Amino acid sequence: MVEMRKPIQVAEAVRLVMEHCHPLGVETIPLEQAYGRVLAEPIIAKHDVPSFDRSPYDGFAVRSEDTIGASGANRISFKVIGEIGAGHVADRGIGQGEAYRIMTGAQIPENADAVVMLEQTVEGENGFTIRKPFSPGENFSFKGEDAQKGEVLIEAGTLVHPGTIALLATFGYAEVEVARRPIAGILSTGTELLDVADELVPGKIRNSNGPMIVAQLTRMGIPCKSYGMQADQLDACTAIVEKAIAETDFLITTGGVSVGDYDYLPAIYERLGAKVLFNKVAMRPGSVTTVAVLGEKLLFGLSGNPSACFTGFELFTRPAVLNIMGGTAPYMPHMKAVLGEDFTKPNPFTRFIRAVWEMTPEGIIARPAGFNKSNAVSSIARGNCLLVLPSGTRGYTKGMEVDILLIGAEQGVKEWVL
Ligand SMILES: Nc1nc2c(c(=O)[nH]1)N[C@H]1C(S)=C(S)[C@@H](COP(=O)(O)OP(=O)(O)OC[C@H]3O[C@@H](n4cnc5c(N)ncnc54)[C@H](O)[C@@H]3O)O[C@H]1N2
Ligand code: MOO
Ligand SMILES: [Mg+2]
Repeated sequence: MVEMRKPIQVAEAVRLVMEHCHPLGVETIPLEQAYGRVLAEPIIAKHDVPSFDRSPYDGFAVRSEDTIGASGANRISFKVIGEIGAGHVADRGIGQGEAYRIMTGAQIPENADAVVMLEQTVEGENGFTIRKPFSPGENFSFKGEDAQKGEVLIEAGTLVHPGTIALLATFGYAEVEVARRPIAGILSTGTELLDVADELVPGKIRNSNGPMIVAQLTRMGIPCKSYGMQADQLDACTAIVEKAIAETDFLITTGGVSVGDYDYLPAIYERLGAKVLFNKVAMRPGSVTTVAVLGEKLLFGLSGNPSACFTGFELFTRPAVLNIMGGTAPYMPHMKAVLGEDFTKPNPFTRFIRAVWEMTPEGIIARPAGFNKSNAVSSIARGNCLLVLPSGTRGYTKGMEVDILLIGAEQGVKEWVL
């Protein structure tokens, strides 16, 4: 009997996957390894930044009150009593009519409350002259102007990027508490699959999904264990899936999830006692995307068709993995774009079209990246976004406003909006 699958909406599928994510706890790692990880603790300013008043320019530290009345016709002169390079501090404070030569980043000496830029001075006897008054705090970098001690600067659950690393380094975090990162298992199923280095032979294709998924995980900094390729044989496939689940935190398989005679993933889930969350999503490509859970582990049964496989990963696997890692902004960022081509045929399923967005004088335009069936591989290579065409009874025409999901963005968003 032909199995009839009931499609669920994409938002519902995303919700189900996210509901079944289990964080793996916390670990402490060296700062140099923290890029791409998720903070398990907030960054709270341990001290003011900057931690002392400092000069933002190369010039002279002065008392602003000594500059009152300076003009072109009435140049005021200052006596230079010493020099302060960055990293040094003055021996003493300044008195009336005195100045320190000071460099960018150096601590302001006592009593000084303004800095005269080098370019604003003319050399004079024992020092320099100025032709304008300076107000208190002029050309001055104040202690705590960037961050104040005790301030919560970054929330726990935030992805660490190079700017976060700079902030952590500023506060002396040689080690950082981050969420543990899951290890992914990857298995490509299909009797038709050849290795990348193999010559083509009749009826066979090279495995492109396996290396693609490794790269999608690598882009997220997720370590993976590859279980290679497996021909469509139920017993052998079950054994390798079981082994992979035991050795990893979640498993991605590609292929074998539809209703073909050799699509064995549904039978494997059943044999292993995994609970299938869904096996049909109202989307194209990727309608056969199946997600199951076994214990606390997610099993992503991505479609064998390359575009469907890619899309299934971006929509479901990526946010789930970020959630497991404690990330609080796991979804692809999105924006509005003008549709660059007609899609007049209505579709009962929401379409995610591999597309290229670009900024033009007419605004952001998104155009399909080429052949866009679910078996397409060329358009995945060209696309930089997924163009979203919601299901319905009408088509879409060039010039309409549409949503696009950005691929490869380091920072995600907190809400699933589609
Ligand atoms: N009667 C029906 N047939 C199909 C349905 C359906 O609902 N009823 N769904 C179609 C849709 S939609 C898709 S998508 C595919 C999904 O198929 P599977 O996920 O079961 O994947 P396979 O059958 O194993 O392979 C599909 C396709 O992809 C190629 N493939 C597989 N693995 C790889 C790989 N690692 N690298 C590159 N290409 C791969 C494979 O050779 C097939 O051409 O089912 C439709 N059929
Ligand atoms: O799952 Mo299929 O990709 O909808 O074409
Ligand atoms: Mg199939």
